[in-house]
Amino acid sequence: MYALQVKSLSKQIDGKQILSNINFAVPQGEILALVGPNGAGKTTTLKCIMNAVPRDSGEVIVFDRPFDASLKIDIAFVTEDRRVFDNLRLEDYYNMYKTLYPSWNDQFFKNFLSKYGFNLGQEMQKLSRGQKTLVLSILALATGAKLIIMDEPTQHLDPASRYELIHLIKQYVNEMGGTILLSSHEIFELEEYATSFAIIKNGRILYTDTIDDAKHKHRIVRLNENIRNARIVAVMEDEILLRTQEDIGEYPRLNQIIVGYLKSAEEGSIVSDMQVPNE
Ligand SMILES: Nc1ncnc2c1ncn2[C@@H]1O[C@H](COP(=O)(O)OP(=O)(O)OP(=O)(O)O)[C@@H](O)[C@H]1O
Repeated sequence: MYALQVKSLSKQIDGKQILSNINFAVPQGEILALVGPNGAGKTTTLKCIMNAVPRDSGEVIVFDRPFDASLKIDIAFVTEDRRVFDNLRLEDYYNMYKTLYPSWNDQFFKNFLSKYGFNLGQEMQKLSRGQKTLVLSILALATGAKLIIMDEPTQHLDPASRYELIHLIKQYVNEMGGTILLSSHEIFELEEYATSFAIIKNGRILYTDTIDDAKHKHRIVRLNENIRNARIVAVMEDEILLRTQEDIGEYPRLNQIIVGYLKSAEEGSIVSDMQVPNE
């Protein structure tokens, strides 16, 4: 079962096509990472899912139901701007979230406060950008919502906080059966915790899959290696990313797949069908 399905989502802003026919799905109990360069359309996609920005066309299906406001108690959203209300304290946020979300996990939240030395009297707007990111992410995880959407949750975090948040994200999925859609630029660390990914560039999805399946469908070979029955995705320095299940080369790492697809899009051929003849 899918927690979230995004179907044929398109969006124009000021006459410019920002998203074009976006399709991807997040299976329940998994973590899907939306990756892509600055301005690719990650934040706009997440906002369109939550209806924070109205979509021009397409569908958003959450737990088999078309998205509507009544589903908001099942979804927690950490926005990219980390905007907080002026003059509200952490306690006000705590009370607000606790009231809004029926599955609120009080123990989890209180543990976090004591571990990181936060107190409920702190004014949210006076927290640093990293602290806001951490607090808003923890508030989202404490909601117990079935689906959490996080825009760059590890951005601005120090290494220890980043490690801790990734641990808590994994715990939320593995132990509580939650589902997460997040956006990230951290393509080297995603393999640690994401299970699926979607690569977006210029408002288009270039490739989406589970990480395991994507690795099985691709190989990295050296420039001088023979290539058979394979489509070249991209040539990267002295390596080639191939789409093939032939027993050649090595399985790629996730970051190689991501860089390969972004590079191929840059060069104007999403996936080349060219076959390199055997030498
Ligand atoms: N309110 C807006 N008005 C005009 N253009 C916008 C608006 N919001 C987004 N855009 C444009 O839409 C495109 C996608 O932006 P978006 O913020 O979704 O990208 P992103 O992938 O999240 O980027 P980043 O990684 O830098 O956060 C950009 O070209 C951006 O300038």
